[in-house]
Amino acid sequence: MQLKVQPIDIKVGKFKVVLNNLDAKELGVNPGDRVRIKNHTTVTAIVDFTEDMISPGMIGLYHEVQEQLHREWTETVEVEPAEKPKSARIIRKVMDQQKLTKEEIYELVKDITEENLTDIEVSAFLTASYINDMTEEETEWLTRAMVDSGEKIEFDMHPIVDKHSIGGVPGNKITLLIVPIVAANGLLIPKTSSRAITGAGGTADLMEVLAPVEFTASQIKEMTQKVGGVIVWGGATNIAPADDKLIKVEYPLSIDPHCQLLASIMAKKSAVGADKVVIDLPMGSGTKIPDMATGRKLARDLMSLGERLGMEVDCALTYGSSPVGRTIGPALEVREALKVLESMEGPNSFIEKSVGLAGMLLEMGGAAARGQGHDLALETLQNGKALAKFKEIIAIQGGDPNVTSNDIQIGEFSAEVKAPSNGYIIEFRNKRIVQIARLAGAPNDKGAGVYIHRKLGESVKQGEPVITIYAEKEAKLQAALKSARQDPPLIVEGMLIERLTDIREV
Ligand SMILES: O=P(O)(O)OC[C@H]1O[C@H](OP(=O)(O)O)[C@H](O)[C@@H]1O
Ligand SMILES: Nc1ccnc(=O)[nH]1
Repeated sequence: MQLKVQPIDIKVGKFKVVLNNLDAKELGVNPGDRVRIKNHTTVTAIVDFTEDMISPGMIGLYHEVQEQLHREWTETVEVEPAEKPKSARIIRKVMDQQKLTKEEIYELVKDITEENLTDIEVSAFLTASYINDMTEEETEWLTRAMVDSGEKIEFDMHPIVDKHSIGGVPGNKITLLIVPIVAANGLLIPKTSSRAITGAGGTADLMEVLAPVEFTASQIKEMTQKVGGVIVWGGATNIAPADDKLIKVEYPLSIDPHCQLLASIMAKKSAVGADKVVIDLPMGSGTKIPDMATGRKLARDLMSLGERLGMEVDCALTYGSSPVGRTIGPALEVREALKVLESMEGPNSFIEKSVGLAGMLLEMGGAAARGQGHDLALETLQNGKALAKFKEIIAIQGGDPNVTSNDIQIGEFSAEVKAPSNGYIIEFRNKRIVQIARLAGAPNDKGAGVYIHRKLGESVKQGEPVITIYAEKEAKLQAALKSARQDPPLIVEGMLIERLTDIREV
């Protein structure tokens, strides 16, 4: 079918076109199907329908397709139905619990990387692999396919050390302390992080409060060689490019399938050439690891995958039943981290966890003797060397190295949630606190989040604040506050959890 081109100057991140319902019917395609668009070059694109945006006889070409065709809008193109990519069938195999071959996994990762799949198809893949986990072998191929589909960094100096958290505990801002501590002791740590996946602020979201986080692989290499470390967003690089495309679909689903978590983390570590890696596995109710047995199994999987990829991996099972420190949300977390770097002022849970993991890396990288890592890490924080190094990192990434904790802008709208009775905090719900922070606008609104006045086991008096919610927009604050009141993120001993009076609301 010949159709007249109507350019739509919007970038949608995929090869996509819009057809009028009538033409689509005649071509026999449905939304999400593919069409081949022929001109001097041929492009296969995902179809969308419209009744009125595009007239019959026309085809709307989004920016990516136009670029690929290099044509003027007045020209016509030949449009014909096309097969779905092979990966659609491969995803079906994952749903049917069939094992994938290495070639199939490489094909799938290629289609994810090249944006040949619809979000529905990617979401089906993630949901299916969440339910039917991949085997160890498949997970290794998934990881290797992710590494091979992007750029790799090769440093001349070794060892390269690295750190990653599997996420799942709110407020886990420890990377902001660990990277400068480790780099201040002469080790190279090219840290790539993702944005929030199941949380309200990933490390990339946090670092962005202080400096740009989008760099190429060669810039990461150069900056790391100059100052010893960086904290950048993995999704902006061409390192393991499929990773961020998967994370974008995981985020709204708030899921992180086991095989994907392994591949996502280990592909990023392998691609930056890491030799020695520490992985933080927060464990406890409301995290990604409900119990010790699951934690040990995941640790084994991470270590074994590391071994096959040529990396030494140590795992730290850490306490995750309640948040790390007292803040959740980018700006609040950055302020808390800067205060510790500036004056050691801050919650012990946060300092101890950071120092413990940094110590492991210092030992693995040979900067500290066995058993001495913790003390060296603590000393590096106390003597200001970590702060000085962090300023160098901020500066090299293009931020203001003179920034202090007092300069960090927190959302101007805030509200306290108060204790309804006297008592101890007997339950802390990680998932609720994340939902509230997200309703308040985090992680996209950097100033949004939650400050926790009372943590698990701490006592509170009736009327005292238990949390303060911060937001950049009044409406978001109200939405978060309403949610916090209806279903509290923490329970005070003896408190009435919910009063039920209307049978229709139960
Ligand atoms: O949103 P959830 O799933 O909690 O966790 C995701 C976070 O965990 C990892 O942290 P880091 O980069 O090792 O500090 C990721 O990079 C990301 O920042
Ligand atoms: N799936 C993931 C969990 C944590 N960090 C990542 O980068 N990826």
